[in-house]
Amino acid sequence: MAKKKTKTKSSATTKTKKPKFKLTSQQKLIFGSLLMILGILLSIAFLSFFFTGEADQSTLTEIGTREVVAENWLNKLGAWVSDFFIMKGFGVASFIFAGLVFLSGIYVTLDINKSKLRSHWIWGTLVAIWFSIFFGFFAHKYDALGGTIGFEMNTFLQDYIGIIGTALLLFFGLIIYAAIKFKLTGESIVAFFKSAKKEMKEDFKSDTRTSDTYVPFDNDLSAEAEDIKTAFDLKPATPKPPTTPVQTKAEAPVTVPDLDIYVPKVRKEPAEIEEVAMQVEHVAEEASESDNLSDRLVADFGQFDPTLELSKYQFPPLDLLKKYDSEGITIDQDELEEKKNRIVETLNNYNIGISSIKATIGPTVTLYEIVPNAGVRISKIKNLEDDIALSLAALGIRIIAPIPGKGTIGIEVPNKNSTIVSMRSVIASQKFQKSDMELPIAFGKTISNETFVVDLAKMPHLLMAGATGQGKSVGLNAVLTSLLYKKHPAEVKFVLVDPKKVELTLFNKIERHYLAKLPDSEDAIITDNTKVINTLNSLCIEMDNRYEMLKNAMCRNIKEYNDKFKARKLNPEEGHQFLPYIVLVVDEFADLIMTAGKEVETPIARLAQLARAIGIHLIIATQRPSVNVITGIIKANFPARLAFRVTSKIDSRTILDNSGADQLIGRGDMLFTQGNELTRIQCAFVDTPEVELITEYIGNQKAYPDAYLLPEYVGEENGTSLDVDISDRDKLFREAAEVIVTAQQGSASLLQRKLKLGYNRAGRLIDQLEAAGIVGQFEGSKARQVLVPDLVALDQLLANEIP
Ligand SMILES: Nc1ncnc2c1ncn2[C@@H]1O[C@H](COP(=O)(O)OP(=O)(O)OP(=O)(O)O)[C@@H](O)[C@H]1O
Repeated sequence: MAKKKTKTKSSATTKTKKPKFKLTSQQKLIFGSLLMILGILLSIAFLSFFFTGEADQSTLTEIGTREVVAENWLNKLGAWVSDFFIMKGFGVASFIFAGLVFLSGIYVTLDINKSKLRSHWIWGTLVAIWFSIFFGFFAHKYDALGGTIGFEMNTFLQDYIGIIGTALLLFFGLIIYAAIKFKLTGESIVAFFKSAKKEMKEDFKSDTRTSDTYVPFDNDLSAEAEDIKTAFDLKPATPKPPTTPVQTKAEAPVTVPDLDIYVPKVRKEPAEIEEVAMQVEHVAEEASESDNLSDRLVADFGQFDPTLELSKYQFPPLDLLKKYDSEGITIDQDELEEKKNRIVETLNNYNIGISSIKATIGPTVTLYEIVPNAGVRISKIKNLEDDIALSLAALGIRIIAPIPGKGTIGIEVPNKNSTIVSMRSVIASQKFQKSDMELPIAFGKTISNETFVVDLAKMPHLLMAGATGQGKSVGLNAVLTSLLYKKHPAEVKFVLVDPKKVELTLFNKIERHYLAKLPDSEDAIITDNTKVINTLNSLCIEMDNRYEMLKNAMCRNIKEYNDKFKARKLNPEEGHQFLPYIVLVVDEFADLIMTAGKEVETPIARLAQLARAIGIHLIIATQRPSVNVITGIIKANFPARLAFRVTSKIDSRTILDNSGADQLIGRGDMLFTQGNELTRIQCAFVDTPEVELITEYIGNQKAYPDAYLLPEYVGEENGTSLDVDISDRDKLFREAAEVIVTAQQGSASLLQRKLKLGYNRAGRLIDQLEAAGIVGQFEGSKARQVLVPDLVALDQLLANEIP
């Protein structure tokens, strides 16, 4: 069954990609010239037919015999083909087909728009049929003119509509052709005749006029006939008219009628311009000019496909996710009625009348929407939260007063029997499957039982908080599972930080598919807090690099950049590459802040502020949403927050800027906000065995040679300032040296633990110990070698040092 599903899934994914049959430029040249030659050969054979056709009649039946020689210029094959096309086919009109084949060759060679070629073929065939029917009239004299088709069709038509009908039908065909091909209209025909008539008239006039009397006036006035006319109209006594008779006295009376002839000539002009405007047509040709390198590359190789390296990768099938018995909402009418009565009663006790009440049943809670009587203060109801909880004997009552955009007051009451929202149901939902989001996440179901899908790329970072055991880890798994079901390994990479060491280990199996890591680290999942700093700083470098790439490509965000890269507009030789999204997941952020403090806060804040455009998104989870963990700067950059149940109202305010998370009922019940209103969601449940199956399924498939490598970050641990002055040594230098020598292990984290130091100070101490020759050089992920065997030797070494 599982296999079956896999197949359907894969076929679904392949279906979306259209199979492309594309010729390379060389193949186009070869195929195109073949067609051109074929066109020429056909023309030669057809032409030859008119001279040799009769003589070749006898050879047609013996085409298979080698000895027989035909007279056609292309011998037997030419004789046969031309007989087939001309005698048995369309007659003289067969030349059109030879021309079309030749034209097709040109189109293929030069890669010109194929739709035009199609139209040439359609029109060419119609014209050939028209001509063969037309020549069919003369079949009794020259049967080769119209061919068998022309003759048969002509006689067929004549049998039904007679010779006149057939001729008119052909004429009608001619009109259709002219109307469509040459955009002929009734007006244009009339205009044509009018202008022809006009010209004839004018020619006639100019011929009758004596040229020497007319020319001087024409020269004077033709430049601006209109101006002159108005000048005459407005000022008949202007000095001009008297001057004309002075110049040419005899001709003066002729001028007035002449002007009248000119005016309509000027008016005629727009009608002529209209006719010309009909012919604007060949603009499409310009496309070949913009035929730049990227277009040609796309035409030859198609768009760049980032998934090509793992083209056989199969997305995990739905069957790997479990179905639960307690899925699906059951309506307990008695429970609903009872709770409604209690709410109405309690409110009545406080003199709050209700005009209507409505219930919406969700997976874990039911929302009762009430409309209070006029004049009731909303704050009064809000204050009754605890009283209603008491009367319903239920935990986790939440009052939303008023429900934004609805004009009602909501009271959320937990159901007696909550239903599990399975990961399977949300992943299978159309909303998720059909979403075209960049990084879709199916969190679970809302109170109205709708699947809740959001785009991580739009959030752009997510802060998660919740007391222990309330469903944080399940929530994180739901996020990662959603992405695994929707994104190809080439499109997204995870950086996982898991100080608890057990929550995210399952994802180790997909290291070479989906994880990113530092070049020198062995494990992709970071469990050591000290390494987090390097990773975060490395991500900052990656961010800066990506910004540089975006700048060079003149793109504003990763989507534009990747689209441009796919369209082959960016040259990989100039350092451009397809950029996958990077999702950084940090579990137990509080623990990280405790051990590394400012050192992690700064890169996290930088990433949170700047990384959205270049596709690095942060998901940070913490048990303790106190203000020293979720500082102002972090809060400001995480508009999307997700709260599972927390223990106090203060915690709820810290995470959501609102109370409510303390009223949740746990087990995946959560509140989500993206900066505006809160949405109550039941988180989808994905159990560890399910995650294991998914990661195993992916892990067993062909992978990249290594995890996605982040840029190298040379941290302070690598000790660059070795010439540390003895007088500048840390106060704890000697103690540190003793710790290292006793443990025979040169690591900064050991010093951190034993001497309760911050990471920076421990790193500096290690540098000083290296300078003093107590520990060896930095060796990547391995601890440094200790060069002093015991405390006695250490004493000696330090005593011999020159102050
Ligand atoms: N969405 C859910 N639906 C049903 N049950 C859930 C859901 N989420 C969590 N649970 C239940 O709550 C238990 C604890 O969840 P989870 O391990 O995610 O808590 P947590 O907040 O990560 O705790 P910790 O911080 O201690 O790791 C789960 O084992 C499961 O039984």
